[in-house]
Amino acid sequence: MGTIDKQKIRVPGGPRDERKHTPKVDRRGIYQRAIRESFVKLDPRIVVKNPVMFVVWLGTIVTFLVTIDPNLFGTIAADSNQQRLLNGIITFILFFTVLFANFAEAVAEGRGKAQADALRSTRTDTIARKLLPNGKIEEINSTELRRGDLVKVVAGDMIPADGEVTQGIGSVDESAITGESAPVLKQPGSDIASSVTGGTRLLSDELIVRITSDPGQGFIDRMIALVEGAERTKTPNEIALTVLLAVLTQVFLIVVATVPPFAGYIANFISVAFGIDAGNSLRSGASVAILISLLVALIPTTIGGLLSAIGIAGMDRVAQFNVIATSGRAVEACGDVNTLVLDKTGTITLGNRLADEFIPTNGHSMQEVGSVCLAASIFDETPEGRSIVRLAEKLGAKIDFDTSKGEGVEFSARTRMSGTDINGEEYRKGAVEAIKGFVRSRGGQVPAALDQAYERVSRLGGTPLAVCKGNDIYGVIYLKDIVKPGLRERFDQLRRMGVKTIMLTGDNRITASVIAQEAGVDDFIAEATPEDKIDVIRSEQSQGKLVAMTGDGTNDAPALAQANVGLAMNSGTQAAKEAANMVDLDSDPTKLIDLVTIGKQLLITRGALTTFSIANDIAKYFAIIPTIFAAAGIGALNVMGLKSAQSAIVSALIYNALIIPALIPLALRGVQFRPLTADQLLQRNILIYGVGGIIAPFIAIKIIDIILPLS
Ligand SMILES: Nc1ncnc2c1ncn2[C@@H]1O[C@H](COP(=O)(O)OP(=O)(O)OP(=O)(O)O)[C@@H](O)[C@H]1O
Ligand SMILES: [K+]
Ligand SMILES: [Mg+2]
Repeated sequence: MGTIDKQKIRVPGGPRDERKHTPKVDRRGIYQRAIRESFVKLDPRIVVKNPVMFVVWLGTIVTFLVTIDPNLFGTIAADSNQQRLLNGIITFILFFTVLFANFAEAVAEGRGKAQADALRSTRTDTIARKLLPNGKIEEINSTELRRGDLVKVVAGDMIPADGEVTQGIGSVDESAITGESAPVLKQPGSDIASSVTGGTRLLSDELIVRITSDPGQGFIDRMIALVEGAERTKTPNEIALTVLLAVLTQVFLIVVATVPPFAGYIANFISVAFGIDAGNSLRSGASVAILISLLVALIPTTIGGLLSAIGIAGMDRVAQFNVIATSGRAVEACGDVNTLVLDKTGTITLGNRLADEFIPTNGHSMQEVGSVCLAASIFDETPEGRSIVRLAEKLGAKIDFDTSKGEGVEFSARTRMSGTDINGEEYRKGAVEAIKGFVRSRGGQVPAALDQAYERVSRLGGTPLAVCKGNDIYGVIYLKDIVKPGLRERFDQLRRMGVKTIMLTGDNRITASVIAQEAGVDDFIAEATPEDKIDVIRSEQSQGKLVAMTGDGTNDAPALAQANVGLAMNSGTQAAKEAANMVDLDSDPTKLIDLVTIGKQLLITRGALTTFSIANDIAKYFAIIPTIFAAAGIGALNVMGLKSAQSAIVSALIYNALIIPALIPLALRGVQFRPLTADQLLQRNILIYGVGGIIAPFIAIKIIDIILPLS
């Protein structure tokens, strides 16, 4: 199981424990780098990926041209120096709009880049001691290692590449990847403790490691690519939103293109009806630079500028929780999850199930039961098995045979039993149903007292194990397990968000229902076989649900791959880690609950800022358009009392540019999150960000208009 202390549980709603990040990142460095990156990202080949910003960028070029030659697109009536100045101001603001959007993305990428650099520094080439078939050692560069090679690693060495320990036992400092300073014991055999990662350091003893990855494809290489965002492609949701924003941009392009003829029509109407010549001011109001400004003010630049930053920040927040997501899509999928499948032992309970009591049945004495328990567990290396041995020895149990002649029967989740074969005797312990079956198959009887003991243990939420010698049941072992504190509140939160939780366990129905009740999960499946895991996921998915699950074993790999969100434990097997789309470096299965929250927050932040952005654009439309017509003499239309059409437009543009950096912190941090259902959240968001988005521009534009020295 996990090498990390399972007792380390965060309290929901309480302050988050400060997670140690692998590499320490320096804030000032991130900003300096982001400023540089903002200019690099002005490259049209990069800007073109963001249609909204590309329009602004093209607009900047055109306004720059009319700054040089205001009469480029035909003579305009106004004083050309004054026009040049105005065009110059507009060019300047538009340029900064693009720059601010680039900055938002660059800041979001910053921490990942800094982390990647720090990780790269751990990946320096080392000398590997390759074991040759003749038993000799050849010293080669770690980059020359290939999958399948055997290497010897001695204390103080860097592990040269990812692999499995085949011989030896030693402690490894994995802080380079997990940030956890406590060394981890590595030894061959067990799935979990045998995998080592290139770039970590062996602290003691010697290991023989079979290399499992080719150069450049190790865990750290993959981590670098991920945190750096090199593999970041737009998620399907982001693509859909980008298309929507592009369509909106086109709509506004048409709206703006129709302004000059429309304005001309009004001008004619006014001069005919009132005898006022409004033509000049309207035509200057509709100069190319003004039209571009109007367009930029109206298209959804706010969300266009912040969209990718929001996505990157989501991945980054996951990384801050010490979870590596293979894609932005995986993080988003967390936000859409409807069903959470959790296993009981170690996820919902603390998982260090310890033997607490032996309950004799069938008229056997405590002494006898203790001896049979001991005999049945002598080869059992599981924590449960070892705790049974400890309790039996404490009770003075002894075994009267030579253990070297015995043979262990290993526990498997399928048989749900384990034991020892010796001197023609079969000692077994396991799930009560499994032992009943075993005893019957050997022609034995099941005593009625067994069910009483079994029910008593189960009602306490413990795991009962029946023990037998051949066809004679001796009694029940009470394995005590404790529900992790604070889980009930977290499941309540999930329920309020519309997420259903299902507990899966190999344990019996009574124990399962007691723990399910205590932890507050919505549903449970008892006596589950490994196949049941994947079946539960499939059946939920067939109802159109998105499912998340955690796992660490090789037999979890298919289910991890089948789930929409599969979170593998770093302490788990390579197969599990490869099948999953997320890996938790702390190996804490309850983190899945945090991931769902982070995913939801990402989706909500994007929704909220999209609402805000579009509401802003609509408000700007109603703030600016009337002033343009008011310039034509219809003063009543200038309800906001702005100084002039030009001042109105420049004010709107300034607001439009500044709102991007102003919202960067919100985009990165995420909007305030409450556990509510999708519908409630939508209503709340429309209220706050929609109404707020309508009001904010009116106030801000009015203030800027007052400050601006434009007439
Ligand atoms: N070392 C062991 N020897 C014999 N029987 C065991 C041992 N460990 C567990 N069992 C029995 O096998 C059952 C199934 O174990 P399994 O690991 O599949 O599920 P679990 O640990 O109870 O639940 P979960 O799936 O939540 O981890 C257990 O409920 C217990 O009755
Ligand atoms: K805009
Ligand atoms: Mg288990």
